[in-house]
Amino acid sequence: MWTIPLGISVSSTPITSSKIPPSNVFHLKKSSSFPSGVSSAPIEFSLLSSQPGFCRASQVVDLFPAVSPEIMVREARIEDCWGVAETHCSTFFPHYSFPLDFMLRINRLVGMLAGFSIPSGCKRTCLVAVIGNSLDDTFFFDGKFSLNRGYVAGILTVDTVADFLPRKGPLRERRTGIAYISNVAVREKFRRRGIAKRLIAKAESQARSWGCRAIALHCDLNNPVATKLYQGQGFKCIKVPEGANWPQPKTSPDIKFNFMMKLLNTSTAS
Ligand SMILES: CC(=O)SCCNC(=O)CCNC(=O)[C@H](O)C(C)(C)COP(=O)(O)OP(=O)(O)OC[C@H]1O[C@@H](n2cnc3c(N)ncnc32)[C@H](O)[C@@H]1OP(=O)(O)O
Repeated sequence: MWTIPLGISVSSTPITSSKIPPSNVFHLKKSSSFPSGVSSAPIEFSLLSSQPGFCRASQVVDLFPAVSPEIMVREARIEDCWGVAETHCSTFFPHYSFPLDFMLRINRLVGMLAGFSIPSGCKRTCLVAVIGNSLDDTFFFDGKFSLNRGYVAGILTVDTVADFLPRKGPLRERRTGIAYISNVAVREKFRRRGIAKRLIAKAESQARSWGCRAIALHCDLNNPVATKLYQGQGFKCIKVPEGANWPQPKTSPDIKFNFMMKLLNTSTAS
C-alpha cells in the first residue's frame, strides 16, 4: 500500500507574486509525494488574511484575473483544498473504491491543510483552474475568507525548490533560476478544453515573476498525451548525460521519465 507523507507549517511569508499588499496574506503550505507516474511536489495555498472589512474592488480584481468567463486560473486558496484533493485523487488514483478513495482524499486534504516548510529562499504555489467562479459567485467575509462556489477542474504545482534538478558545484547546491512543474491534472470530464495549457501558461508567468529563466518538469515516457501537451507548449526533451545520476520524482522504479525544459522569455514578465 502506498503512503503519502504529510507535513505542517503555517508561515506569514508574503505572496511575492500577488499584487495584494504582503500584510494581507499568509500561507498554508504542505508537501506530499505521488505514489506513481507523476512527479512529487508540495502544494501551497494562500489565504486572505486578517485585515478588517471587505476587500476593495481593486484587490478583488487582482485576486481573480479572469482567463475566460467560465474558467479561471489562479493560485489555490484554502477553500479549494477539497477540490484539489478530489482532482488529484480522481486523476491519479481513478480505480480506488470506497473506503480507500475516501481515505485517500482525507489524507490529501489533511496534508494540504497541514503544510510543509520549503527551503529558505524557495517559492512554491499550487495553481487551480476553477470553473463557474465568477466574482458574482464569490462572497467575502471580513476580508478573510471567501465562499467559493467554483469547481476545481485542474491543478498544477510550480516551485523553485529544485529537488528534481541536478545539483551544482562540489557543494551540490540547489539550482536557482529554474522553476519546476509537477502534479498537473485535469478532471476527466473537463479535458480537451485547453485547461492544462492555461495552467502551464500561468505557471510560466509565475516563474518569470520569480525571476526564473527556465522551467522544467519530468513526464512519464509512457504518457504520450502529457508529452504532446508539453511539446506543444514549447518544452524540449533534455538528454540526461550518460551515467549521470540526476534526481527523479520518487515514484515506482518501473517508471521512466523524460526530463523536459523550456527557456522563458523574461522580457514578457508579468
Ligand atoms: C509534470 C506532470 O505533472 S506530468 C502528469 C500529467 N498529468 C496526467 O497525465 C494526468 C492525467 N491527464 C490529464 O490530467 C490531462 O489529460 C492532461 C493534464 C495531460 C491534459 O489536460 P487537458 O486540459 O485535457 O489538456 P489541453 O486541453 O490543454 O490540451 C493541450 C494539448 O495537449 C494535447 N492533448 C491533450 N489531450 C490529448 C489527447 N487526449 N490526445 C492527444 N493529445 C492530447 C494536445 O496537444 C492538446 O493541444 P490541442 O488541443 O491544441 O491539440
